[in-house]
Amino acid sequence: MIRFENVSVTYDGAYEPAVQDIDFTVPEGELTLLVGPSGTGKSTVLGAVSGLVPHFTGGTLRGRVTVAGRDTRTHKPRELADVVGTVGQDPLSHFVTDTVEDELAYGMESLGLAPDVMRRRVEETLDLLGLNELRDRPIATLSGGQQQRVAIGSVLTPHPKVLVLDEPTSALDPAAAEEVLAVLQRLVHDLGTTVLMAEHRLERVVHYADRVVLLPSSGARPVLGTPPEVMAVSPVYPPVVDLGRLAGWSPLPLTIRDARRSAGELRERLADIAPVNGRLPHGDTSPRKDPNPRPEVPAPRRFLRRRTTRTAPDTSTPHPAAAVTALAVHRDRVEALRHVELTVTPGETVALMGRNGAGKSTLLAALVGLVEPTRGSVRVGGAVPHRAAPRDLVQRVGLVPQEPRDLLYADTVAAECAAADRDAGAAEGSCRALVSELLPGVGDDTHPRDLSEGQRLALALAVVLTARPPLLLLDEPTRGLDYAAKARLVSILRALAAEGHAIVLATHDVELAAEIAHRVVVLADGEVVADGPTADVVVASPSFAPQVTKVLAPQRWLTVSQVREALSS
Ligand SMILES: Nc1ncnc2c1ncn2[C@@H]1O[C@H](COP(=O)(O)OP(=O)(O)OP(=O)(O)O)[C@@H](O)[C@H]1O
Ligand SMILES: Nc1ncnc2c1ncn2[C@@H]1O[C@H](COP(=O)(O)OP(=O)(O)OP(=O)(O)O)[C@@H](O)[C@H]1O
Repeated sequence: MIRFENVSVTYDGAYEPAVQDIDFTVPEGELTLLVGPSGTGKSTVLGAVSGLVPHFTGGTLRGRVTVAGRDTRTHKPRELADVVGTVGQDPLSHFVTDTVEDELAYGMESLGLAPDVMRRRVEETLDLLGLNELRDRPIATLSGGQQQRVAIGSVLTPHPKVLVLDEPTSALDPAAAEEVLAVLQRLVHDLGTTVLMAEHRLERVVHYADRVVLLPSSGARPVLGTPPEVMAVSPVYPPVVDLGRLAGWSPLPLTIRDARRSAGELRERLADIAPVNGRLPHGDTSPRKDPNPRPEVPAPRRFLRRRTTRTAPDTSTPHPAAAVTALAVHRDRVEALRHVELTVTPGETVALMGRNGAGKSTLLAALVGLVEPTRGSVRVGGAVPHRAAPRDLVQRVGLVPQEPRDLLYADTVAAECAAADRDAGAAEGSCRALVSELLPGVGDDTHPRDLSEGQRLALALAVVLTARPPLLLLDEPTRGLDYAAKARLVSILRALAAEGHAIVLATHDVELAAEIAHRVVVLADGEVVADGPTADVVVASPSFAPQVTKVLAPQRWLTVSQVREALSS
């Protein structure tokens, strides 16, 4: 259905091709996963299928890409629209209409489908993706995950034969991601739809794939195979594979179920050194052995125990890094937050979790003064963010927004970094060094617009980290980042926390939360419904438990690095 014949793409002004020697076929009715480190050309390959590369991006495509027999170099994206549906990494830039319902209908209207067919499919898709309540909402007022669901819905309604999806679950909460992937699998199995999908969070997707195409490094020839074949050699792999490699399991497990079948012996080895209840991730000094483990509390009770399990504030400092009291925020007619209480102390890392639209970004926006409380109060280092002068506020708090583009203004990476150094009063080269530390290979002269998703996020993170604000806010800080870059980000954030910076991150990445957060706060419908040490909150939740926790339950391990450390000590 999709065929790449010896394809290379060189962007204008680039010295090297972004991808080369791409030669593979995606058969009809299969789900093929495209994986590889950040910036190795996954979006470029996807763009070549939908025709966006090179028609919209510029650059030179050599070789041949055909979709359902049509050459994408001689057919413009418009002429492929009846066959290919595309969801890009930035849905907002692709929306054409203003409201959810109109957007779902737009693709069908362009293809001239009958009104009754359009009506039926819009209703079906609203149900399928849980969008019914949002049907009349202006798209611009939706949360990031709600927008991503609309973007996916809008390409499903015309029933294309081929779906090309670039990180389609990156903004989705874990349950929504599973729902969307189940829908895609049904289309593949029942309708013979062909899906080519790039994704970094392999723990979510790898077991859905029929085949995997790995781009191991920039310009390298792709490696093709079944998921187990490719995972055995891939530089990017999910925690369950990491655990399997560590324990020497063969065949390597791809699912929790497979891993649990092999995990008996590992559980025995770990039994004597099982982490204590509520043990903090990496860097914690709490004792390893717990001679009297606390009896397991049934999940619902533990969930409600939030007020008693909270970390005690650091009373040695005059102000907490952030203090939120009885906060309510209304956005248009939506009550985005209500009765929110939150105190963050210096040196603490808090993960905000919760389903799409729960209010996480709104809470971060309130902490940085972008939205005003309707009721209640917000203090950051003693200041009231929405009333503070910008110059004063940047000394106290920095936000990496969900869309890193919103933070980047300059024409080149070098200029962006120079401005960040100047604004922060940091030594020349500080920001640039952080970019390279997070993600090697980002060119100085590249326009931020032309960076890959992960590269752009690395730049935005570096810009904010350069200022080293006492309170650091990160909204979904791992979109587009490969596992190695994520691990480097974790080290940087841990070092900042150890120096007393407070960090609040809104994330759906349960693996990241398990790795770094001292505390998890779960929001639902604008309210805090759980607040406690990471292990207590995530172990209790089937949605937020990381893979290692699920594999090694009832022991309370969170990450592969914890297990590795325990085995080597
Ligand atoms: N329009 C463009 N103009 C110039 N260079 C580009 C353009 N788009 C991408 N690139 C470069 O091509 C390389 C591959 O980018 P691409 O977005 O395909 O990577 P990716 O594997 O999808 O990355 P990520 O995992 O971060 O999304 C990167 O070095 C990027 O800077
Ligand atoms: N500008 C706005 N106008 C009206 N409603 C808004 C606006 N921005 C967000 N909302 C609504 O407020 C609620 C909370 O949105 P928010 O972006 O804080 O959620 P979130 O937890 O960050 O979601 P996600 O995980 O999808 O990013 C949602 O119902 C959203 O639709």
